[in-house]
Amino acid sequence: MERLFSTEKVGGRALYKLQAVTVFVGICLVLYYRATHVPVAGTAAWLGMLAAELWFGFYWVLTQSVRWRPIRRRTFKDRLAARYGERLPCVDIFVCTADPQSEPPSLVMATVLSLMAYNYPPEKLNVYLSDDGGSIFTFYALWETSSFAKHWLPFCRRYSIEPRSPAAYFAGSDKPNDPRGLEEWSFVKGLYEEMTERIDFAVRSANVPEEIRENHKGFSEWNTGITSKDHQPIVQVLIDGKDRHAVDDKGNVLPTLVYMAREKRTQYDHNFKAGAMNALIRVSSVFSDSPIILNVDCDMYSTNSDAIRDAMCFFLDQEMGHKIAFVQHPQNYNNMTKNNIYGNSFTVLNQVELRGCDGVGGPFYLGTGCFHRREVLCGRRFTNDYKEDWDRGIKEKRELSIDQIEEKAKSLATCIYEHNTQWGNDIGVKYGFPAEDVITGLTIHCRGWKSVYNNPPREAFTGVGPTTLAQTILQHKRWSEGNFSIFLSKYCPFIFGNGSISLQQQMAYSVYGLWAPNSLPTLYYLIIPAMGLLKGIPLFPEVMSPWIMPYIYVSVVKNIYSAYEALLYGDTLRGWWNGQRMWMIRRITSYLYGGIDTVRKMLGLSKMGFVISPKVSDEDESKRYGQEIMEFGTSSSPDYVIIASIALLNLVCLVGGLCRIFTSGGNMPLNGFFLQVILCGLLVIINIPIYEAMFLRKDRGRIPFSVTLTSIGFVMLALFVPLF
Ligand SMILES: O=c1ccn([C@@H]2O[C@H](COP(=O)(O)OP(=O)(O)O[C@H]3O[C@H](CO)[C@@H](O)[C@H](O)[C@H]3O)[C@@H](O)[C@H]2O)c(=O)[nH]1
Ligand SMILES: [Mn+2]
Repeated sequence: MERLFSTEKVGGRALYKLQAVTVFVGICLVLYYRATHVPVAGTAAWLGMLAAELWFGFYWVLTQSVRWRPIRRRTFKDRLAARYGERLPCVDIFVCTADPQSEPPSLVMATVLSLMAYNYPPEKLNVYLSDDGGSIFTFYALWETSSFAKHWLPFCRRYSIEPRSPAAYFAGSDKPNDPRGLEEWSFVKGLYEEMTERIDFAVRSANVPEEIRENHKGFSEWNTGITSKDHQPIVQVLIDGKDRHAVDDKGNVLPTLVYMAREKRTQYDHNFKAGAMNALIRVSSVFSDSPIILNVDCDMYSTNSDAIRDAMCFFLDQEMGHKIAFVQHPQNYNNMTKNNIYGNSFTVLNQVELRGCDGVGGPFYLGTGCFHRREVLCGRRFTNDYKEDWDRGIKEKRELSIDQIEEKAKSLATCIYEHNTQWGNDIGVKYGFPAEDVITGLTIHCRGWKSVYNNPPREAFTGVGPTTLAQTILQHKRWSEGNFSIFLSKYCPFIFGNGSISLQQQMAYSVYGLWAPNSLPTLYYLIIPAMGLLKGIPLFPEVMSPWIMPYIYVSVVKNIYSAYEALLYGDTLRGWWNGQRMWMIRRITSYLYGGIDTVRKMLGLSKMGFVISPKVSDEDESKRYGQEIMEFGTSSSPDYVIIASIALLNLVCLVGGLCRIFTSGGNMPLNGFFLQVILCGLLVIINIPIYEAMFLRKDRGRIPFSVTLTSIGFVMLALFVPLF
C-alpha cells in the first residue's frame, strides 16, 4: 500500500557538514590557545574570555543537533482521499483568548471563521473558544460569528477561497470579474464589515445592547456583573452541529461552535493557557470527544483550508502513523516587514532548525498550529499495539439534551475540579512553566511518542507577530524563562529524557533550554574586549601570530554561512544583519531577565506570570514599524539602559582606544589590538540605530532622554573600573 506521506533529506548537507567540521577544529584551536597563553597582566579578564569561549563552544556543539540532519515531509492528500473518501476522523479545534483589549474580539472571530471554514466534513468539525477574559464582548462576537458563518462557509466553498479568514481574504483579494460573483462578493463583504463594526463598537462603548442580549440565553451569564478574575464557569453552545436545524443558508450542516470561560476565583491559581487548554480538553469531551485536537492561539488563523487533511495524512499513515503524537506547524506572521527589523520572522528556525528537530525524533510542541491525539494529551504512553478509535466522536444520537450537556460541561470547568487529580501533571497540558507547550511536548516525547513537523509550501497558519522592541523582548523573556526553568527542573532533557529520547533530541531541547545562560558570556564579550582596548590590555592574539587564524576563520565562516542560509531561505541581507542585532539585544535583555527570573522563582522570591503579547499597536507605532524604525517609546525600561550602555561603551572605547594607539608612539601597537578594534568596530556599526535613537531622532519612539542619561552614567562608571 502506498504511504500517505514521504520523508526526504534536505539537500546541501555535505557543505554544511564540511563547514561544521572545520569550525569545530577552529573552536578547539581557539580554546587551546586561550588555555595555554594566559598572560601576566589582565589574567582575570583573559580567564573570563576563556570561560565565555568555552560556553560558546559548548553551545555551538549543542546547536549541531538541530542542524545536522534536517528532513522534509510531503503529504499525499489524493491518496488519503482515495483511501478514506470523507470517512475521516472528527476534529476538535481549540482557540484560546484571554484579553479583549490586547486581543480584539473581531480579530479572534476572523480566526474562528477561518477554522470553521476548513475543507473538511463540517459535521466532524467542532470549534471551541476558550475566553480567559470571561468577556461578554467575546461572547457577543462569537454569537455574531455564528450567524455570519451561515454566509461565509458556503461562500468559501463555492469559490474555493483562500485564506478563509474574512479579514485576511478581503484585505488581500481583488473584486471578482464576473457580475454574479461580484454581487455575492460585495454582499458577503458588506455583511462582514457591518459585523466587525458592531463588534468593535460594542467593545469601544463597553456595552452590548439590550435587544441583542435577548437573542441568546448565554448573555444572562453576565447579568450579575462578573469580572474577568472572578466568575462562574460559562459554557454556551452557539451552534450545535448535531441539531438538524443548524444549517447554513445553502442547507449544509454547520460545525459545532462552543464558547467556554472556565471558572475563575481570585483564591485559585488558574495556570494561564495550560489551565484553559485542560478545561477545553474536558469540556470538549462531553460534546464531541474527537480523537484529534487542533490548537491555535487566537491570532493564528488558517491560511490553508486543506491543513486538516494534511495532518490526517500523518496520523492515518499505515507505517508511521501510530507512532505520531502530534503534528506541529511553524509560527508564521502576516505582519513582518521586509528587513525583519525585530528578527521575528523565524525563517531559519522554520526552514532549518525545526526540520532538524524532525530528523532527531520530532519538533517541540510550540503551543499553536499543532494537531494532537487526544489520548496522548491525556497522558497515554506509546505502545506498539495501541489502536486509535478513529470513530470516536461520531455518535448519531445523544442521550442528554444540549442543556444537560452544557451543565455537565460547566462542572468540568470549575476551579476545584482538578484538585487531587493528575490534571496539569500526568494528564493534559503541564502546569508550572511559562512554556507549557515545550514541557508538554517533552513529556510526550519521553513517553515514547514521535512528532512530525509539517511546513507545506502553502502556509497552514498565520498569526500576528510583535511590532515593537518592547513586545519582542517581553515575548522572548517568557520563552527563555520557560525553557530555562524546564532545564533546571527535574524535567531537564538530559536527566528526564535520558534513556527515553535520543541524545540528539535531548541536545535539541537544550538549545532552547539554555538560551537564558547565553546572556552572561555574551555580555562579557560585549563589555570586556572593549574596555581592554581602552585600557591597553590585549585579549586576542596579535596580527602576526598564527593563532589569529582560528579566531578569524571561526567568526568569518560561521557568519558567512549564517548569512548564506538566511538568503537561501528568502531573507534579505539587511534582514540577516538586523537579525544579528536582535540576536545580540535578546541575549542581553530577554535572556538575562529570563535567567534572573527563573532563579528568583526557584528561590521562591516570585511567582510565575504570563504576559500576553499584544496583537494590536497604535497608529504612530505602526507607521514607524512599517518604515522599520526601531521603537523604544516612552517608558524608560531597564532593557533600554542595558542596550544603550553597551552601545555607548563600545563607541567610547573604540574612539578612545584608537586615539591611544595612534598617539602612543608605538607603546600600544595596533598589532596587538587588531581583533579588539574589529570587534568593537563591528559592534559600533551594528548599534548605529541605537545611537540614532539616543541622539538624533525626535519622534515619540526614540530612546527616552532619561535612559540616555543613565547609560552615560554607567559608561563613565565602567571607565573607572580597572581590569585585572
Ligand atoms: O492566561 C492566559 C494567557 C494566555 N492565553 C492565550 O495563550 C495564547 C498565547 O499567548 P500569546 O501572548 O499570544 O503568546 P505567544 O508568545 O505569542 O505564544 C507562544 O508561546 C506561548 C508559551 O510561552 C504558547 O502558549 C503559545 O501557544 C505560543 O504561540 C493566546 O491565544 C492567549 O489568549 C490564555 O488563554 N490564558
Ligand atoms: Mn501569540
